[in-house]
Order: sequence, then structure tokens, then C-alpha cells
Amino acid sequence: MEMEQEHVILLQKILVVLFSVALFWKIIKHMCGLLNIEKEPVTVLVTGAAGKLEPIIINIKFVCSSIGRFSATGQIGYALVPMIARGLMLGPEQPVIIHMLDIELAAEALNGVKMELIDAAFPLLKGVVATTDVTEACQGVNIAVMLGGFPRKEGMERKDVMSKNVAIYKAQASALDQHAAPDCKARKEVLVVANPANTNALILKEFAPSIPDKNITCLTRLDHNRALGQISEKLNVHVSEVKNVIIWGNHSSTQYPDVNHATVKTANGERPVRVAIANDNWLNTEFITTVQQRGAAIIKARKLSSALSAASAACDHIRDWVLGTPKGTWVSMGVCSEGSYGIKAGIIYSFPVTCEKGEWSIVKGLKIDQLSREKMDATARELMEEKTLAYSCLH
Ligand SMILES: NC(=O)C1=CN([C@@H]2O[C@H](COP(=O)(O)OP(=O)(O)OC[C@H]3O[C@@H](n4cnc5c(N)ncnc54)[C@H](O)[C@@H]3O)[C@@H](O)[C@H]2O)C=CC1
Ligand SMILES: O=C([O-])CC(=O)C(=O)O
Repeated sequence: MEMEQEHVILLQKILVVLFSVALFWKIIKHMCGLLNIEKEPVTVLVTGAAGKLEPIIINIKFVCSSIGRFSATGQIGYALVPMIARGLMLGPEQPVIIHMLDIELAAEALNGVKMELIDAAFPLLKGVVATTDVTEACQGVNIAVMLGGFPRKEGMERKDVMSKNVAIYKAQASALDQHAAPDCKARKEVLVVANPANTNALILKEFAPSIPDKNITCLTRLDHNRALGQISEKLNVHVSEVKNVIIWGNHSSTQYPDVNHATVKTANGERPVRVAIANDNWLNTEFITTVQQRGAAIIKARKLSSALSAASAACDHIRDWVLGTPKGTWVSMGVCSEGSYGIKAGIIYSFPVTCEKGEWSIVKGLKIDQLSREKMDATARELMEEKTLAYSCLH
């Protein structure tokens, strides 16, 4: 009898423990749910997002034969917006609202992209605005990815492209300055992708005085990823095993892809890339020109510029900036020079950076050899010339 009672008591105790564990688990899950619900959506602006196809009229006499050939516009935008809506930019638990801006001519196509975003039923996507009104587009924006710009057309001089783009970036700077959410001014991120990326970012910085210089950056992460890709191909290792390449300077053919501090993971630990490749001649010549010319090579192959890899790099850039770079790893970002490594303060120049708590910091104290010094200075000179040209276009 006593034994039976003991068994009942033991069973009761087990049931109480099981019930408590289940209740505790339910409370935890409920709290996590509440946390998710409470996460405010982040508003991301993407300019130049229309994803439009325009017929090319090659020869006016044979206009019929030219129908069916198309040039895509808003290409990067069309690849980028679904990546943002899937959480590839801000993480799988961050709801987003996407604002898309394009020009009047692309309004119908822009609306088509909005329809597709709705049809894709992305769980994280809490709203879409498609507009040709820059003021509406900039309203309440936390993060801005600037793809919109005037592409170089046949027969146009560099100065013609520059004058169109700096005028666009000056106007958009004023709109962001006046209408972006206080976050964008106090804390958040502006990424300029449209070419000339560094100089467009410079103009944005100069004409949006309420946005701190630290919040305005340009994309050189694509070049950084291209450099990682070339090294991984050469060594026949996965790209994730290679780290800490650097892109110095301008997102142009004068950029300097530097592997002097890069490493590759091996079974026996990390090895310098220079030692693993053991071919300085290749690293100092073909590797550099391949990365510098990769954009042109893609255009030649696709008849269109890099869109998939540029969109992916834009996500990498913002994700690492907001969520932080992995320990021991740096990335390349075009940021406002503070004078580090002898680069004139104030220009937007690509440096190696680490990010923590939403702030980037330039990696300091890297040893710079003679070849690197010359290449870093040459790309800085080009940026100074672009700055002069941009200002001459504005006057
Ligand atoms: N930094 C980087 O690593 C890279 C930069 N790029 C540059 O990114 C930019 C975008 O590339 P794609 O999407 O291929 O070009 P795209 O020509 O396909 O698209 C540009 C879009 O901007 C729109 N646009 C023009 N003026 C505008 C304005 N005032 N406001 C808003 N939108 C405007 C156009 O209607 C078009 O939809 C180009 O300037 C390209 O050279 C491209 C690849 C890599
Ligand atoms: O020149 C372009 O439009 C393409 C470009 O920047 C790149 O692929 O790096």
C-alpha cells in the first residue's frame, strides 16, 4: 500500500516537472513571437529599380529588324529587391518596407516590379512603394541603395555622363537630406552603387549636410568579392576559405586589388595568399588587371553589366555594415577618407574596414610596400580629378 502511494507521488512529481517544462517552453516561444512582432520594419529605398526592357533602334533604315533586341534598365534593382525582401540584406528576422524610385519613362515597368513583389508573398515584406517622385521615395527611409543614374551611351564623353549623374545625385541628396527618417541622418546607411560610384557618393555627401559623412558609402564590395573569387579559382579552394583581400581607391579601372595581407585557410592553419600562390608575377599583373577589368568582361559576355553579382554585393555591404563583420575578417567599402594611409581626407575612397554595432572603422597599421603605395596614390589622383570635374559640371 505504502509502495503504491510512493509510486503515485513520484508519478505526480514527474507530471508536474513535465508540465512546468512545457509551460516554460511555451512562455519562451511566446516571448520570441512577441519580440518578432515588435521588430519594427526597416524602410529601404532602392533608386533605379524599374527592371525595364527598352527596344534598341540600331539603324533607323532597318527599324523592323531591330525590334526584338532589347537593353535592360534597372537591372541591378530587379535582382536586388527580391534579395532584400527575402532577408538577405538585413537578416531573416527583420521585416522590411521597400521604396522604389525610377524616372517617369519607367513608371509602368516600376509598377510591374511592385506587382511581382506582392505576388511573391514574401513573409518579411511589409509594404512596397513604387514612385517617380523623389520626395515620396525618400520619406521615412532608413537605408538607401542608390542604383539610379544615367548610363554612358555611345558617343558620350566622360564629362557628359558625369554632368548628368552629379546633377541627379545633387537633387537626390537634397531629398534625402529633407525627408529621410531621423535614423538615416543619425545612424543609418546610404550606399551608392551607380557609376561613377565614389564621386556620386561624394556629391551626395556634400549636398546632404544633415546626413553624417560616416553614413555615406559606395560599393566596392563587388570588386572585393571578385578578388576573392579569382584567388579561390587559382588555388582551387572554396571562396569562403580566402579572406582579407583589399580594394583600395576608386571603383574604376585604377582600383588597386591588394593581396598582401590576404590569407587562405589550410589543414595546418591560415597561410598568406602570396605564399600559397607562390607566383608574384601573376599576383602583380594578371590578377590585378582581371579584377580591374572584370566589369568590362561581364559587359562583353552578357552585353549587359553585372546585375546578379552587384545586387549580391550590395546585400553583403549593408549586411556586414549593420550586423557586423566576422571576427578576424575585413571587407572593402568606399568610405569618406579620414586621412588614413596618406589618402586626402574628405574623398570617398575604398579602404579595408571592419564593422561593429552599425559602425565601420578603417583597419589601421597595415604595412604598405612600394608597389602598393604607387597604385594607392594613382587611384587617389583619379578621384581628385573626378571631384574637380564633378564640381565643374555643377557650376
Ligand atoms: N559599384 C559597382 O560595383 C557597380 C556599379 N554599377 C552601376 O550601377 C548602376 C545601375 O546599374 P544597372 O542596374 O545595370 O543600370 P540600368 O541602366 O539597368 O538601370 C539604371 C536605372 O536608373 C534609372 N534612373 C535614371 N535616372 C534616374 C533618376 N534620376 N532617379 C531614379 N532612377 C533613375 C533608369 O531608369 C534605370 O531604371 C549603373 O550606374 C552601373 O554603372 C554596375 C555594376 C557594379
Ligand atoms: O561599368 C559598369 O556599369 C559595370 C561596373 O561598374 C562593374 O561591373 O563593376
